[in-house]
Amino acid sequence: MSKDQLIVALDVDSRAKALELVSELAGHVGFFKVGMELFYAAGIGIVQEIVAAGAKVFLDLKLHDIPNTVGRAARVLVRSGASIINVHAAGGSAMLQAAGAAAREEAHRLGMPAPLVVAVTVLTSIDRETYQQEIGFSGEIADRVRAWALLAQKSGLDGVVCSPREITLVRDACGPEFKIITPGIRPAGAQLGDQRRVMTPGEAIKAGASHLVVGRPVTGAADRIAAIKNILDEIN
Ligand SMILES: O=c1ccn([C@@H]2O[C@H](COP(=O)(O)O)[C@@H](O)[C@H]2O)c(=O)[nH]1
Repeated sequence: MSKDQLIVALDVDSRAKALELVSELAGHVGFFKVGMELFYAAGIGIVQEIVAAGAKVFLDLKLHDIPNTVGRAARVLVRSGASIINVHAAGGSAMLQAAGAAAREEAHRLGMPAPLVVAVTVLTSIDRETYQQEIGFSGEIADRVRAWALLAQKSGLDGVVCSPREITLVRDACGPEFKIITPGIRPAGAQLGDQRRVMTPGEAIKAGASHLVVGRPVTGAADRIAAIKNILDEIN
């Protein structure tokens, strides 16, 4: 497993806390995730700062709006220097295409590498009961994830975010080059919290994940470096 395959989620509410985590963990992990909490607290500048510090950023804002709005927002996010940005698969092909095209065009215009644009499928916090009875979807989560992964691929996107439970079916449906980014990673014995469809880091890599996203099992650990080493040991 390469250093870039493990992405640590910086789910904190200030620039200072985020940069403290980056400087503590940077020697052990090369990729960080900026999600809604940190982005709303610190703005796009935090992405630029982490990139300037030499790390990669997955900017996890899950864009979901009409195609024009998502395309325009994607252009702005590309300017942050993030290596991965994402949109909701539920927005449909026009929205997915708009995001991918805008990201590629803006990166080309700026002479920088285009970020991977990936589609979020069914959140890892959702179980079968919530999916069917509360949200009102029929059928199985696995079938929806497969369908959205194929839609994302057909729309020109680079991959998906899904739970580790769906890695194998997405890999089979979309092939070896398609990126599969999986949160819902829990080392053996770790608390689930709100996650429902989980696997251990070793299981997820074995199943074919491109990247693992891990938050609380690392950032909430008493010894964060040891937590990262344990994850890498389990995988290797
Ligand atoms: O389906 C999804 C999509 C995104 N996430 C994000 O990943 C991390 C997971 O953090 P943990 O602390 O390891 O649970 C978090 O930032 C989520 O917003 C997800 O969990 N599931």
